[in-house]
Amino acid sequence: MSSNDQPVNSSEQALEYVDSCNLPTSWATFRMHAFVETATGKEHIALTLGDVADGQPVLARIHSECLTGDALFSKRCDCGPQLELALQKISQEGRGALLYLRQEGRGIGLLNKVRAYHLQDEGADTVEANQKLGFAADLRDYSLCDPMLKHLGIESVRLMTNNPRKISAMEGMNVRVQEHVPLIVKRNPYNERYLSTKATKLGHLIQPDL
Ligand SMILES: Nc1nc2c(ncn2[C@@H]2O[C@H](COP(=O)(O)OP(=O)(O)OP(=O)(O)O)[C@@H](O)[C@H]2O)c(=O)[nH]1
Ligand SMILES: [Zn+2]
Repeated sequence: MSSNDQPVNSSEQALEYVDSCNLPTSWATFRMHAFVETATGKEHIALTLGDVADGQPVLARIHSECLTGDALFSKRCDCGPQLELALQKISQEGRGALLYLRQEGRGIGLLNKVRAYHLQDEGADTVEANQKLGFAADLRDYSLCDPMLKHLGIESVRLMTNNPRKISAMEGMNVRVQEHVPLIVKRNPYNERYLSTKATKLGHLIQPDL
C-alpha cells in the first residue's frame, strides 16, 4: 500500500478518499481508487496504471458518466468508444490515469438525459433539448479533479479530450495541462448530429461533419 492509499478523513474536504483495489481489464490491470463527494454523497472513481506520482506528465482522461454509452452500448454518442480508446492508450503506454466523474448527462442526471433524448427524437439538437428542459448546455463542474489528482500525486497531465472547456477548467487548478491529446473515435449515423452540434455549438475540437 503506497502512502496515497491511506484513507483520508476530514470534514473540511470536498472529497474523501475511501479505498483502492485492483481492476483487471482486457488491456491491463488498473488500480481503482474510490472517492466520495462530501456534500452530495456522489461516488467517483479514478483508474491508474503505473507510477503516476513520479512528477512526469501523465496521460490522462477525465470522463463524465454516460450510462447509455459507457455501459449500454448506445450509438447516440461517442462516450463508450472514447472510454475504451482512452483505456487502450493508457495501457499501451503502461502508465496513465482515468477519472470517471459521476456527472451523467453533462450534469443533468440520467432521468433528464432520457427526457433530453426524447426531445432529440422529436428534432431538437443536444443543446436545444437541454435548454427546453430549463438547463444550460453543460452543467459539469470539474473542480473535484483537483483533489483527486492531488491525492494520486499527479502534477501535470497530457489530457485526452476534444473539449476546450475541459482544458480551460483544468488550467484553473493546481495540475498543469502539459499537452492536449485529441481523442477522436469513429462516427456512426446515430451520433453524427450529436458530434456536429458539439463542434458547432460547444466548440469541440472536432470536424463538424466528416
Ligand atoms: N445532456 C446531454 N448529455 C449528453 C448527451 N449525450 C451525451 N451526454 C453526456 O455528455 C457527457 C460526455 O462527457 P465526456 O465523455 O467527458 O466528453 P465531452 O465533454 O463531450 O468531451 P471529450 O473529452 O472531448 O469527450 C456525459 O456526461 C454524457 O452522459 C445528450 O444528448 N444530452
Ligand atoms: Zn454518451
